[in-house]
Amino acid sequence: MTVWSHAVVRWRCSRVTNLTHRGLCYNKPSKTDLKVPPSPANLPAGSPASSFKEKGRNVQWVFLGCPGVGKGTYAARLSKLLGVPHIATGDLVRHELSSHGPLASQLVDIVNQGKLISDEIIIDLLSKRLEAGEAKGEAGFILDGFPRTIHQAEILEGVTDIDLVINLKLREDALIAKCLGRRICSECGGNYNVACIDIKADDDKTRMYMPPLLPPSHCENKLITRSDDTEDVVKERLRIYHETSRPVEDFYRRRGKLLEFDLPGGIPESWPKLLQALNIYDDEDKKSAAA
Ligand SMILES: Nc1ncnc2c1ncn2[C@@H]1O[C@H](COP(=O)(O)OP(=O)(O)O)[C@@H](O)[C@H]1O
Repeated sequence: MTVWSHAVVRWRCSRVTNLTHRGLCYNKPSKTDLKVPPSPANLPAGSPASSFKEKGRNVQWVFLGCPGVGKGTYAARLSKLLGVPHIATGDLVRHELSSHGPLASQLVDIVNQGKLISDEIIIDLLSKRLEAGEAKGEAGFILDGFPRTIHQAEILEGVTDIDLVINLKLREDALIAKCLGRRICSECGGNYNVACIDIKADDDKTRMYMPPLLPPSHCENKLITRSDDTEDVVKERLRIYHETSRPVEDFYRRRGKLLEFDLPGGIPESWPKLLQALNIYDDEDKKSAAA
């Protein structure tokens, strides 16, 4: 069993014996447990991303943020740039639902109501995904949508080190508009957004402009909407986020690992600014800008 499944087993035992998992001792993976991949050359010393070089392993980052803020969009881009897997627990849940896995009937109503899946089930799904990745030689990760409760954050802290937690932030009216405009290609799984968000500046907020992220022509007539992207469910997910996941931000703030990032606009404006905040440069952007 890998360190993840050890953690899940121990956590299950603690649930049975009513021990808080704080009282549990976890086998923290020694650094030799983590594969030492070639580090990306474009990470200047001193950047949060370069911290892993000293630790001799790939980055282990977390993306936090409200529903629809764009965790998946930016985590996927950074995953490609840094050569680490992007692991989104929401995608693991949707895969369980679409593949009619053993848990699907138990999960479908929870997801459609915008509620959180139990810590135990989500840790199980994540543990299986990480074990599968380890078997394929994956090293490092960018977690998207996990942890989402203090329990989850403590379990994660008990089994491995998290180098950096990026907390994406966006004003709530823009979040709701983004969720309602979100579309997914039913064939390739591509994420798009048909909303054109243009919120004029008011006394304490600058103008927020996010153009639509439209699909290529071959996806146009295959777009679907997530069942949990209706206005009522989005508002419930936001309520749950503030109630249950906001404390996770404080959990990492207290540990000096939280990087808060307010999205200034759409991807073209936000991506370079996020890289700047991470002190990373993207060769591809330089080449495309120079072209
Ligand atoms: N870490 C988690 N803990 C509990 N439930 C989760 C977790 N991650 C995802 N889920 C479930 O999957 C659904 C979709 O997650 P996600 O795609 O991350 O949505 P969001 O856009 O709200 O962040 C959530 O509403 C929740 O039901």
